[in-house]
Amino acid sequence: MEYVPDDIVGRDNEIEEYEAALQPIINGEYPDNIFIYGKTGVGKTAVTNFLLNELQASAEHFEVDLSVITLNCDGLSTSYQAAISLVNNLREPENLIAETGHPQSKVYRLLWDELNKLSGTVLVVLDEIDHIKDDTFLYQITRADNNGYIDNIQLGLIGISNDSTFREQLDAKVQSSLCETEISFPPYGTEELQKVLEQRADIAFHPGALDGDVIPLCAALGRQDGGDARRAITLLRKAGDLARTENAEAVTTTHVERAQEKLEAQQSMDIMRDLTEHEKLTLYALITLAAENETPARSRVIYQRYKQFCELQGRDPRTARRMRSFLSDFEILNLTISQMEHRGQDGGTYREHELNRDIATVVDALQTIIGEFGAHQSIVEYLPDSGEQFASM
Ligand SMILES: Nc1ncnc2c1ncn2[C@@H]1O[C@H](COP(=O)(O)OP(=O)(O)OP(=O)(O)O)[C@@H](O)[C@H]1O
Repeated sequence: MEYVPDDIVGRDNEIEEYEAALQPIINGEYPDNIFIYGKTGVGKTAVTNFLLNELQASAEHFEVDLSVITLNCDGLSTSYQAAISLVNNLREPENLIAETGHPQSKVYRLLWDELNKLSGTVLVVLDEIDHIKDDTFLYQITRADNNGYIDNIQLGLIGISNDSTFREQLDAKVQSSLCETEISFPPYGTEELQKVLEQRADIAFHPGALDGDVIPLCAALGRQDGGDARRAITLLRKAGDLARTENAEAVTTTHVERAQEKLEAQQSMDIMRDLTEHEKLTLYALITLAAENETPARSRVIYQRYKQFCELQGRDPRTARRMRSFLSDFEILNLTISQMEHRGQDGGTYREHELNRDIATVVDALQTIIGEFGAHQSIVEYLPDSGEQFASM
């Protein structure tokens, strides 16, 4: 559970739009459905929670009958699971239904029964809504009133997503009803990140514990990394952790720089572990060349090595062209650096690639594929425990 700030800084426009969209509830009118979207860490959930608290306080003040039900859809990949989860969210803990084994029609009947037990305005908040991979649930719930399944309540939906393609993939009818009001949350700028960090620092650090340049640097790096407040907060916290382990008097920009390096290393580790098998094999081919001091290497050379690895294991290699596209993706992901070289007289060009991470880190991330395909002699020294548990190629 993430900390919910009492006060939201740097999101004034979004808050204004959001408040306007929620206003009908306080007027006793039928709520609009609201769709909130923006990249990760831009305050969608924090602002929503903050405004829902405000809304509940206003509802109490103006004696408006309002229930808010929040469902995080992480882990709910089907409509069936989402519907059951919502039913259970509405039921008492001793009355929950099993997560499997019901006919679909029964699940929706139970859902309408539960919703009809409520009165006034019911707001269902679906965070990470894009995790639900089919439309049925959203179709059913956005049509429930028109179809006469609910009669006692005014039902409003808030969907929150960080997947920019989610909305386009929805059935046209679902899209138009879910997205009656859309509010986009852009990435944070440096100034806004600075405000978020200052607010966090007031809570997490003693006065004077941060050198003056620390927050501006975290904000600038956070901006470069996509304007994600979560990441900027993590960077500040990690810099603090480093300073603390060293018993340093204050957190300095050097701590921030080192924390940033660690975060980047962790991030590229996660990226490498998530690559597909043939992407991993391409990277594996490149590290063996790097270990032999043969990099920067031409795509052609990397392809030869990659093909050799595939053939040794009786796998069909991807085409050279496909493998080159892996290499360009690696560059975008910052795992490699590539450069265009010019061939002497004929004026042709070719690309050369080299690693942008140290060999040991990549070997560590690729351990599974190395275990499966065998250890090439060039990288044996980089394997843990001198590679005893790895078969050689
Ligand atoms: N404007 C803000 N003021 C204070 N804290 C903020 C602000 N925006 C974000 N944060 C903090 O940054 C972190 C990430 O924010 P939040 O969870 O709202 O992002 P999100 O857009 O919902 O991201 P995701 O799509 O990954 O769920 C949280 O710890 C939140 O408290």
